Amino acid sequence: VLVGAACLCAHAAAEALWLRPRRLERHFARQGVRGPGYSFFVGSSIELVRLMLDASSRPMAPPDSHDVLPRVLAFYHHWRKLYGPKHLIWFGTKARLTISAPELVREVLLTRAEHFDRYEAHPLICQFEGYGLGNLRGDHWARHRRVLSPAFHTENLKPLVPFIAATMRRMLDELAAKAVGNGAGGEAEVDVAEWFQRVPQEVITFATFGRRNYEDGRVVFELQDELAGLAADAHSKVYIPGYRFLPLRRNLRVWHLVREIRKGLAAFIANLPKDGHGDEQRRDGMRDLMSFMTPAMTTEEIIEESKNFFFAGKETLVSLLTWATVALAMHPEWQDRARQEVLDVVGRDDLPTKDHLPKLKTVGMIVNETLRLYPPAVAMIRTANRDVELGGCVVPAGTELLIPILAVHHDEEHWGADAAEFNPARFGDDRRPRHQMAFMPFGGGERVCIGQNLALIEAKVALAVVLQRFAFRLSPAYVHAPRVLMILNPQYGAPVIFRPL
Ligand code: HEM
Repeated sequence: VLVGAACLCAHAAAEALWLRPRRLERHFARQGVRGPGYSFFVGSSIELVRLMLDASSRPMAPPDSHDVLPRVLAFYHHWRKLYGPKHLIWFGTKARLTISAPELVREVLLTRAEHFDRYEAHPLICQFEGYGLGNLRGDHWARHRRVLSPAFHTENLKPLVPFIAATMRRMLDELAAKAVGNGAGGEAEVDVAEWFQRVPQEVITFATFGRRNYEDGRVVFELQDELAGLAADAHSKVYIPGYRFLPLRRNLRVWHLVREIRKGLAAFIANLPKDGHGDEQRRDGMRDLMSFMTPAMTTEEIIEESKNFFFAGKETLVSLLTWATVALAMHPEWQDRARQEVLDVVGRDDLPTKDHLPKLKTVGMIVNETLRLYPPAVAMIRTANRDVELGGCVVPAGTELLIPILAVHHDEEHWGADAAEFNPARFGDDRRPRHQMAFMPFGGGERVCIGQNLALIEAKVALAVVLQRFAFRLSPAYVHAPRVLMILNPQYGAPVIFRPL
């Protein structure tokens, strides 16, 4: 019996670690799809990590270039040159097919989306992100999406505009005081990648829990902030199965944070007023997320959704605001043009209102161009849930598909010879990308980002208020080095010098 069991185990291991990957490799090769070869157990991960580390060891050259693909997705850039845009990569024993042709992306996300599931993230990442919308599937996902969608309609979000503007004004008052305190010349330097954290943190807390509960919510989210750092750290290291269960100092801290966040949110939800919750928002014409979730979800589900919003809506927005500020500091002509528009539409002293937003066209174009060149989410992953034909190639069930958003956004075929230039004019009124799916910073199809309206409102208001009150340029200490650590961020921070106007 023992010999029999040992033989079965050995066969299963050989099948998983060698025979199946080799079969798949041959299957794709017969269809003309190649890539870095499969190596026992590690796939192409070691070469991938080497390419990424090598790229991130050098800053951008030239230093103000927006041609960031070779640095940010170094492995994709390298293997695309060798094997073409559709190639096969091995993440351990998992086969990942890269697809970047917009018509194929369209099939995967929109027209044949039922054949492709959203990728299942690593358990530590799920624990941190929360088992909310982003990590749910099937009927469970559909029910939550139905409950939450109305909360993210532009009409429900517009009352947030004065809150965002007032948050920005407070931050800018502090910045102005710092500039004055610095004496002659009156300038202040801040790392905007840190400084902007406060905007989405305050906005999401407010949008989720409402005005009265803001302080309690913030305490919980500060704990999650620390967990984010630990999760990003784990994400950047080689995954060792079972490691997260070992009682090591780092893991103990993670467990403590997870427990505290859960406890805090549970107590907080239990203490919400049973009636009248969200009244203050309703007076402004807005309902907070809690008032949508409470009647339709269990406490456990609400906790997971709250964690998910905080993750999905914070780092992405900080990334967008950071890169937009860096781009405007690099291109003072666009900074001046956008400022002039803000002064014409909003004036010098007033704060932007919901009625101003559609008129801030240049600011909107700058936001889009930033999302094109520096998409906070640089890639999406799907898994084929059955054998499926895609672009003349049979993709076996279980194969993962990597959609490199950043590469599509930088492709000269869709954006012309100046694809690597910062040119917001390409998003002018009468201009569109050559293909609908050539611009997809928020994904597409039924799993398109639920928070995109909120993100665009936040970004426009925040940038408008900064432009209205400050001129800014890059600090001499700034090193242009975009890299991805879950989200696209500046490797050495983004120090910017602000001068009050
Ligand atoms: C610039 C800001 C943002 C960017 C670039 C962004 C990007 C994305 C992308 C690309 C996806 C699709 C992922 C996939 O299909 O695999 C997504 C999904 C999602 N986003 Fe965002 N996002 C942003 C802001 C926000 C905000 C502010 C929130 C909420 C507060 C949010 C909540 C979500 C959620 C819950 C999902 C999952 C939706 C689902 O699967 O039904 N995002 N986001």
